[in-house]
Amino acid sequence: MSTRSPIRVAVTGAAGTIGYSMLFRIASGAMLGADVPVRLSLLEIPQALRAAEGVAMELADSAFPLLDGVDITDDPRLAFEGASVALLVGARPRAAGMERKDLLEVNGAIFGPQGRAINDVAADDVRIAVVGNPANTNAAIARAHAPDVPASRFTALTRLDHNRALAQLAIRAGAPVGRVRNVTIWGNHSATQYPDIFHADVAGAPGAELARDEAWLTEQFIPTVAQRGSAIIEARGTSSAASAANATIDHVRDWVLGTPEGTWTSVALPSPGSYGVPEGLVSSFPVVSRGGEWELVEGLEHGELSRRRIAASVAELEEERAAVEALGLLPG
Ligand SMILES: NC(=O)c1ccc[n+]([C@@H]2O[C@H](COP(=O)([O-])OP(=O)(O)OC[C@H]3O[C@@H](n4cnc5c(N)ncnc54)[C@H](O)[C@@H]3O)[C@@H](O)[C@H]2O)c1
Ligand SMILES: O=C(O)C[C@H](O)C(=O)O
Repeated sequence: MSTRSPIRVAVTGAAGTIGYSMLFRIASGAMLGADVPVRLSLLEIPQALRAAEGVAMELADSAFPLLDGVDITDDPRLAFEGASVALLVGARPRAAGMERKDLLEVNGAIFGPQGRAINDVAADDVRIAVVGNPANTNAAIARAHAPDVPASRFTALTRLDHNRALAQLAIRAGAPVGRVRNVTIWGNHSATQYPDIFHADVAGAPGAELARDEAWLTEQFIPTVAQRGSAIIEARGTSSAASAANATIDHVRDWVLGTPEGTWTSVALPSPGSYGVPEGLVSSFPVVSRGGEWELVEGLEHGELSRRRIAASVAELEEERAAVEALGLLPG
């Protein structure tokens, strides 16, 4: 049995599909480490509290040695009290034919009050990962309501896109996915995202070499990665869940425990102004994690195609920011 104090992990939308795929792995130690006890705090809307109780019963029945306990509430201020990790999943998923930004108004309203509650009651070391769509802009909304929390603690998930890009490159190279590294997702978690292979290592070959086949790059690889969420909705009838839960666990694990040497990953975070992305816009970048902090990989050079695609996704993020301002979702 571990003698460490439990880490409090808050999960919103805990009775939803992603929540169900995620909680058992968090409780098993897959996210924070095999010797780190966790206390789970489940936030749900009142109508879903009974379902959350059912999930808590199953968590108990799993007899996880690292699980210190489970609390359930519909009050964000109770849910985030003392939380060191806050996974903001609870939001409506899109249906077929919708873009993620069609969810801005309905979901955006969730993230201001949650940001405020995190600001007021979470632990000093709180790390936030926003999964609910449109994830980048929801993270920006939450962050804007949490002036006392360092901006760098607010992130949005682009790890799922990153993992999708690794998988597609492995298929292309006929190599195991473990031999592909250093792709980057730039911009928004949306159809405009730019999965960049120019600096990747694909089973020992430079990604730039694969990119010479521009027809494959622009007509197959990029759209396959960027449209994968829609392809899954079309095939499953509902949006990705287990792979999203898995990516969230990868995101937090790397943030807390560090990225493997020589490898970077992709995270959407408030831009410090790097790579021409306006300061504060929550945009995806290449990052490594050291000592529990994300550090941007600086100095990557971009050709014309990359510059154009990053600019297009950043322009979409600016439009989303203008839309949430117009909806009154940012503090005055
Ligand atoms: N960023 C990504 O890579 C990624 C990947 C997959 C899905 N998503 C998004 O994640 C979100 C959740 O997806 P899902 O499949 O779990 O949906 P779901 O409908 O199965 O579950 C959502 C849950 O959130 C709860 N909820 C709604 N409003 C809430 C609030 N204010 N506070 C707490 N809980 C609330 C609902 O009651 C429900 O149980 C969606 O917005 C989806 O689009 C993002
Ligand atoms: O595509 C969606 O709406 C769900 C999620 O963002 C995904 O990328 O699978």
